[in-house]
Amino acid sequence: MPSTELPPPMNETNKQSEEDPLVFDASVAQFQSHIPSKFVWPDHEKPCSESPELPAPLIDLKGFLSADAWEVSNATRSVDEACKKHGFFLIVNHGVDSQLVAKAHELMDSFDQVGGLQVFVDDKWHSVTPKVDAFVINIGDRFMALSNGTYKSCLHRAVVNNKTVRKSLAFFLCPKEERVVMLPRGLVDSDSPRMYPDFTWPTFLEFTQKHYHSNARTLDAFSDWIRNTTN
Ligand SMILES: O=C(O)CCC(=O)C(=O)O
Ligand SMILES: [Fe+2]
Repeated sequence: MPSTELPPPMNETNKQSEEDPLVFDASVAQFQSHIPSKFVWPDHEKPCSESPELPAPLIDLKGFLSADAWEVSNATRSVDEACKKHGFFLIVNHGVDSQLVAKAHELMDSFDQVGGLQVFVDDKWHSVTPKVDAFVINIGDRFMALSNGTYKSCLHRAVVNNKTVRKSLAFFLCPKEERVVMLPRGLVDSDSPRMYPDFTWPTFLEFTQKHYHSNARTLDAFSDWIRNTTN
């Protein structure tokens, strides 16, 4: 379960009704001249210039990829620690072909290292500053469910302004749609009861796109929703 307090509710949008489903439809939204209020952060949640830096470790995967036992255990421990705290870390020497990365940069019109990524940890927003050649990795809600809540999936957002263009490349690693996320049996015992039901990606997507405005307790709310809809 996320250890954080909830960020303040976003307007009244956390309580979506069937009559007013929270749907973001890009084909409609792109023609609107104003951003619908339900997508605007309330004033008290608006980004401030002074967000502390998130202590996300920079992990060098060179040794890990060389399969050196000591390096592997070092990198594994760093990833494990970061995932237990907030689920964010940066990796360098990740093995992705540097020419491929250069090509991706080239294909974005003007690609600079963009800041603006913020993560809600310990009741406040933190910044994650990009580093040259590093990928920022974060685990998501499915991984949090898969680890029975041991690894944290933290609420995050990209902060933009009306002066500078912000572009970023994001990649999502997902199992096949029909695959059910099932908790490994070894992770549940009398001290650590099961926290989330098994589920598939389309079900989670339906919840986050149509029924709920993501916040720090999305996974808990989703679990309640599944239990209520299946009972
Ligand atoms: O643009 C970024 O920095 C992060 C994007 C992201 O977290 C996402 O697309 O889920
Ligand atoms: Fe994300």
